[in-house]
Amino acid sequence: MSILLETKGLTKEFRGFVAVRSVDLAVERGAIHALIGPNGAGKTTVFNLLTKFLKPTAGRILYDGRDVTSLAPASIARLGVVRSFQISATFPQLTALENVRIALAAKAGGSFAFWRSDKTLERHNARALSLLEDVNLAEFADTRAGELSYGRKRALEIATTLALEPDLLLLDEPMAGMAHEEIGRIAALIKRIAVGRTVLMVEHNLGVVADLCDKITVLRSGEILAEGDYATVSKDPRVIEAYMGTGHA
Ligand SMILES: Nc1ncnc2c1ncn2[C@@H]1O[C@H](COP(=O)(O)OP(=O)(O)OP(=O)(O)O)[C@@H](O)[C@H]1O
Repeated sequence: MSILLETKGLTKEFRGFVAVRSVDLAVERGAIHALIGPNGAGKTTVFNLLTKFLKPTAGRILYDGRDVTSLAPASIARLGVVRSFQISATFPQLTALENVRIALAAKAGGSFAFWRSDKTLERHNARALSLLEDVNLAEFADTRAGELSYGRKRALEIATTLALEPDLLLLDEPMAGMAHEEIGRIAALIKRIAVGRTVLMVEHNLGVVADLCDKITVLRSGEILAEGDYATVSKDPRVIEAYMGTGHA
């Protein structure tokens, strides 16, 4: 497998406080890779650096072999790096289908007035429905987003993210706030949509990524503590210690 995304010595300081320290991350093409760690480990900061919301204090980011360290957020998104929450502002008054159609129309380009027109939106009906099928929401196509259950809202966010055709899909705690049964469902969904793409997800809990991820990077205090598959990482005494008492291992 080749490496799609790589960071070298990635570091972020906030007024002298080092939130991310010299992180070397390598995300393989086609993999589902999790970045996990306890509160304050630096996971969100790494995501913000990758999507260019933050500028690194030091280090480099390579995407598909290209140095993207100084690219703007819009440029990295155009290269196919899409973060779920960036478009997760689904419109609660619109139906699930309408939400996905808007994402498709936005991806296709043109002005806001143009892609809001009925004619443009109808062109996207078939694709929107197929994306809803991908996330098991076809039967809720005509339900308003605001009326969907929490888990289904997250699935809709994923559908609208997929409309942007990401090569690298960044998922920010996709299982957060979910009940146990929903976690299994969303994990199965992530597995299915990961076919033909690369997924990097931030997760708080190690347990929920056990059957899902090919590789896990554990962060603590801004540094990589351990890395490997679930079997390796979950047995690592440093990881057990980092999670001890938090109830999240
Ligand atoms: N803009 C900022 N200014 C100052 N400190 C910050 C800023 N953003 C994050 N930090 C600090 O950096 C550290 C890492 O935060 P970050 O949000 O990346 O951790 P996290 O692993 O995502 O945690 P959580 O699971 O709680 O979301 C924390 O100590 C946080 O207080």
